[in-house]
Amino acid sequence: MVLLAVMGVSGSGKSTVGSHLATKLGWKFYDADDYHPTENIQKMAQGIPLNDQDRIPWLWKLHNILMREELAGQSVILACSALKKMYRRILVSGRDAVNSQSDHLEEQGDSATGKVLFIYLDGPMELIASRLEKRRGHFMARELLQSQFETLEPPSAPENFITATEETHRPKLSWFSKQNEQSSVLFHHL
Ligand SMILES: Nc1ncnc2c1ncn2[C@@H]1O[C@H](COP(=O)(O)OP(=O)(O)O)[C@@H](O)[C@H]1O
Ligand SMILES: O=C(O)[C@H](O)[C@@H](O)[C@H](O)[C@H](O)COP(=O)(O)O
Repeated sequence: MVLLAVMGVSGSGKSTVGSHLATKLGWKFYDADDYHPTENIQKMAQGIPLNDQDRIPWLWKLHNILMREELAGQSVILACSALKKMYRRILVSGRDAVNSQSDHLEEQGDSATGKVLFIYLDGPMELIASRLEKRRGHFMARELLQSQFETLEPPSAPENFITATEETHRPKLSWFSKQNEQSSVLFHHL
């Protein structure tokens, strides 16, 4: 059973890569965009970046979904921006991530952080902007890309993550947090 979160800025390819992987692996797929309250969607559509207050309840909801699937023994892929380290902590640990001292969870080591494997879709702003230019019928205002990059805290050790770097249109996996069976399977499909 694997809990996987495909993360990155708007337009980095989370929905595309996440749903592709889920189909290939036969796992359940969730798109975090579908769980934003209307107020968040309206803000983003107006070109107003979300703040922590907007995102935290949304991340709690997503954490609950991941935990429900974990209990059911179901492998899942979640496409979710998860831009800040704190947001990723919430996905992994729910309310504990907000309530406890920020360093406390890290001291707990892998038991908490290892629950969810993040695939970070990294790519240059120009490439992502050019894709958003072409994307139609999506609520996200394109001018928010700048603030998405400003908010982004790329994952770093001891977080449990893989980076897929897009220098070209072909994703390249550049770093494995854990060289194990799961990452080999993912590498094969990306
Ligand atoms: N690897 C890729 N190569 C080319 N285009 C891509 C790639 N990944 C995504 N796209 C296109 O870029 C746009 C944004 O992708 P999307 O999956 O919606 O990103 P996100 O979910 O991160 O916002 C879509 O129009 C999608 O078709
Ligand atoms: O945290 C956020 O600011 C949002 O979640 C944002 O990062 C996300 O990307 C939007 O939901 C837009 O949807 P797309 O990612 O599909 O553009």
